[in-house]
Amino acid sequence: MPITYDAIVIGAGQAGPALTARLSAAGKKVALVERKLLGGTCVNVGCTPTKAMVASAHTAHVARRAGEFGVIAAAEVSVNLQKVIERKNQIVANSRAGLEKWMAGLDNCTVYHGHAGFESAASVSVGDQVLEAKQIFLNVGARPVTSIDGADSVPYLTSSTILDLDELPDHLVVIGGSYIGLEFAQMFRRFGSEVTVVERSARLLPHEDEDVSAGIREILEAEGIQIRLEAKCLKLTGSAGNVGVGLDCSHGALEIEGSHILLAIGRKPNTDDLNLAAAGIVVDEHGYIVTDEHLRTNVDGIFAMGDVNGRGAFTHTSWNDYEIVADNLLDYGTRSTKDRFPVYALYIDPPMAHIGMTEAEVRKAGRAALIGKRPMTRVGRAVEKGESQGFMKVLVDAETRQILGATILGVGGDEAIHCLLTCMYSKQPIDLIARSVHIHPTVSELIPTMLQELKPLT
Ligand SMILES: Cc1cc2nc3c(=O)[nH]c(=O)nc-3n(C[C@H](O)[C@H](O)[C@H](O)COP(=O)(O)OP(=O)(O)OC[C@H]3O[C@@H](n4cnc5c(N)ncnc54)[C@H](O)[C@@H]3O)c2cc1C
Ligand SMILES: NC(=O)c1ccc[n+]([C@@H]2O[C@H](COP(=O)([O-])OP(=O)(O)OC[C@H]3O[C@@H](n4cnc5c(N)ncnc54)[C@H](O)[C@@H]3O)[C@@H](O)[C@H]2O)c1
Repeated sequence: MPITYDAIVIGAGQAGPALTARLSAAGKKVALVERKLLGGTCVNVGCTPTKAMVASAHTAHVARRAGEFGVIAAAEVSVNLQKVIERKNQIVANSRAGLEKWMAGLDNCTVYHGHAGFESAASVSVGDQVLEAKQIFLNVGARPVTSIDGADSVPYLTSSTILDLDELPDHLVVIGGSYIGLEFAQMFRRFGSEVTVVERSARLLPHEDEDVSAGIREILEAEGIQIRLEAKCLKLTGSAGNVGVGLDCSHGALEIEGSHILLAIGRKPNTDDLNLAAAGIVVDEHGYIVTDEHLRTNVDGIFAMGDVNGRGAFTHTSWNDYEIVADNLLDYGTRSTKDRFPVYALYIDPPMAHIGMTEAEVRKAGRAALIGKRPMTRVGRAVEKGESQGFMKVLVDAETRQILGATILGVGGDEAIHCLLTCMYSKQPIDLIARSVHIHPTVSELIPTMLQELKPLT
């Protein structure tokens, strides 16, 4: 006999638990189904563990530079990877425990631990139980892509398995020069590994502006990271402890040898094992569930939130998806994905934060625009901290004087960019920031100065 609920939430990532709590508070009987760990990617194998380990890597880097600041460090700096991982595990465990306690305390909510698959548009099976509901919310996330020549016989790491290494790689070969690859590349270089990044595009982070890619390359190469671009026809070779990567299509092509390989070549949605056909849910050519701007799928009563709908691959976009669904269903509001624009940060050190359009996108759109750019060497706070790599850049609509996009590659950029972000959301002209007094000495205080020196984008 099926067990009947008002709502079933599949996947306990960023959106699922929060929506479960809202539904429960609204008096609904809810089932939350999770096949692995509450908290999903971000809490267990994504943002939280990586940013905890980035903090360890930053500490090692600062300790190595101690002499530059007049501080005498007694011995050569080295990293105890096991301690780094223990610290990371503790932070992750605390975060997950908080979530588990929250879900366990909800009224009318049952948490099922198991894999859910559709039986029909109104029912799912979990093990040998069948649950039915008029509303079903999918928050099943994504997983690493591992399809590359040789991956069936050569050992490799993913963004999940690298988090639990018990010894430092002698030479880590990172395949993919984007968000995941670059954060791990710098982290392991700072832990003490030799690191090579292999990217098939002509530059790192191919979706960012060319000056951003170049700035990031400079930062990474200055720390001794080797970078190989335009690496086509990759093939993994070798065996555990002695792995290689063939780099181009011609016979006898160059190889890179290393002790470990990290595959960071993208992620794919967890939709292939949901039996979506039984519910008639439509996916696109990459397997992402197709939704409208209110996150409704083509099937009445079924919604998809987070990475699985292909409308963002970030914790904040998944959380915003939850807010949109809750607003429309429970508060009778009108929030939609149309209200948001791209915002994200890459957590190398210094970080790169971006909002809105890139310079290349503004140029392509043919908009009359103004541009402002300032190197971090002309940001007093960055110089005083001894962290003056990078730059800040803003694109402004020439007519409305509203911000079209901005990037800060530099110390504190992930925080400082939020004043530009708020100005964009409030659709205010940049004069609002340009004329407001900022606190000295901060990275943010140079944003008004940059805005006062805009030039036409030619
Ligand atoms: C290494 C790494 C670092 C990252 N760093 C950042 C960062 O700094 N900032 C940022 O914004 N984003 C970051 N991200 C991305 C971020 O983690 C995700 O965008 C975020 O977790 C949103 O995920 P989600 O809510 O869509 O689902 P997820 O968190 O992926 O959760 C989906 C859950 O569904 C479960 N599930 C799947 N299928 C089923 C099924 N059939 N039945 C039951 N359960 C199922 C899974 O087990 C999982 O727990 C990072 C990702 C990675 C991999
Ligand atoms: N700081 C953050 O917010 C953060 C951090 C990590 C991950 N994430 C999320 O995770 C998602 C996935 O990240 P990702 O870096 O794995 O994927 P990605 O899709 O951003 O980048 C994959 C990279 O691998 C390259 N590539 C693909 N196939 C290749 C091949 N065969 N050989 C060589 N290079 C190849 C691509 O050109 C690309 O540069 C991101 O889109 C992001 O949303 C976010």
